Amino acid sequence: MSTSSIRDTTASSSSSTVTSPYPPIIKGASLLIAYRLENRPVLLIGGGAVAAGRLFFLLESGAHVTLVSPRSGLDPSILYRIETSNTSDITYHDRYFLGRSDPLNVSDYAMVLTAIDDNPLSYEVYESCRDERVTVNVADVPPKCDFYFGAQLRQGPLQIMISTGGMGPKIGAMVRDIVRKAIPDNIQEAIQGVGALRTDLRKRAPGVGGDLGKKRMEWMIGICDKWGLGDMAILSKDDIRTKVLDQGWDKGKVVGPSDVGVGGKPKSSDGLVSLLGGGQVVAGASGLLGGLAIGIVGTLIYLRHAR
Ligand SMILES: C[C@@]1(CC(=O)O)c2cc3[nH]c(cc4nc(cc5[nH]c(cc(n2)[C@H]1CCC(=O)O)[C@@](C)(CC(=O)O)[C@@H]5CCC(=O)O)C(CC(=O)O)=C4CCC(=O)O)c(CCC(=O)O)c3CC(=O)O
Ligand SMILES: NC(=O)C1=CN([C@@H]2O[C@H](COP(=O)(O)OP(=O)(O)OC[C@H]3O[C@@H](n4cnc5c(N)ncnc54)[C@H](O)[C@@H]3O)[C@@H](O)[C@H]2O)C=CC1
Repeated sequence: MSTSSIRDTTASSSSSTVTSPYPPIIKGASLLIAYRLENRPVLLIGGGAVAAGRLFFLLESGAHVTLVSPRSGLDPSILYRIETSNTSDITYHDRYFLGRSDPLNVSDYAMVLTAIDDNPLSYEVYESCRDERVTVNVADVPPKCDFYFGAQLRQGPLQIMISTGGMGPKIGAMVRDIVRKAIPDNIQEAIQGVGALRTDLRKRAPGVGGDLGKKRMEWMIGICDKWGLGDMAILSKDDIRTKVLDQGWDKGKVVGPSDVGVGGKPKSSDGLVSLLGGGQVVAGASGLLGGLAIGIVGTLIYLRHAR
């Protein structure tokens, strides 16, 4: 991965006077990762607007959510989810959470989230999670968060999260709206096309790692560059993928759309890339501003502290 693909060069050059082939380490960032929560138990405390956002994203990630909040204060979308979701997806307790004396124990959960209007209780939950080494987000106390949520955007398999490191969450949402407009319409199909090609390729050239793994990766990189986001959706078609593998992989060549008789759209490295300043869209960070980070790919967690 090149230096410029990791971090915006304007941001890094201003904070380092030493010339180095490697990016300088600028601390204060969070670790942007795509956290997998499928079938894992998560405790969500609170039932207002903030909890409603949390619940939506947790359900999309496939977590089993235990929600504790009195029915009287529930956001309408939460009521709707409780009534319509599978009982294994949401276990609902119509009551206040009692902190350390609560019958539910934070140590039984992979993650705990509080979104309550009770600051002292939020601290208590945080402390008990710390004691039990359970990852926690406390919506009203950023310094007590192991991770932050961010402004999110999801189009099928594409997932984007934007954070300002806690400084200006509304700005994150505004940047998200700019990014949304810059994403090509057929991005979902493009990802699905490439995903299908990767699967077919692995059937044709199975195995993990080694020289074959390197060869597969180099070939896939060449294919992505050659097809561009504008044409990749065509790879969803079975017959096209077969041609690409027969005429390309099997013969040690990187073939483009015209080689297999399709395409025609101008190759687009797309608006998103130009928006970000040139070829820097990766599952990582792009320091447009001091605290701004954009993570592309997976499920929304932004880890604050290593233990
Ligand atoms: C640290 C963090 C912890 C966390 O929640 O994980 C946090 C903390 C706090 N937010 C507060 C307020 C607001 N938050 C929003 C909106 C969002 N807040 C989100 C994330 C985060 N908020 C994390 C940092 C993210 C980052 O680094 O960028 C978003 C991105 C994602 C989400 O929450 O799902 C979501 C937009 C999603 C979308 O629109 O899609 C708005 C605007 C609005 O509601 O329209 C306001 C009012 C305007 C304002 O205050 O700026 C307050 C109360 C401050 C006070 O009392 O004055 C605190 C506590 C504090 O700062 O002390
Ligand atoms: N991180 C973020 O994005 C934002 C965070 N906040 C902060 O997050 C907190 C929650 O915000 P909102 O959802 O807007 O608040 P809200 O007041 O709409 O909802 C609070 C919810 O918590 C429930 N609750 C209170 N005590 C409880 C307890 N002991 N156990 C279980 N449930 C309990 C209430 O019944 C209600 O459903 C606030 O402290 C606010 O300052 C606010 C806006 C954005």
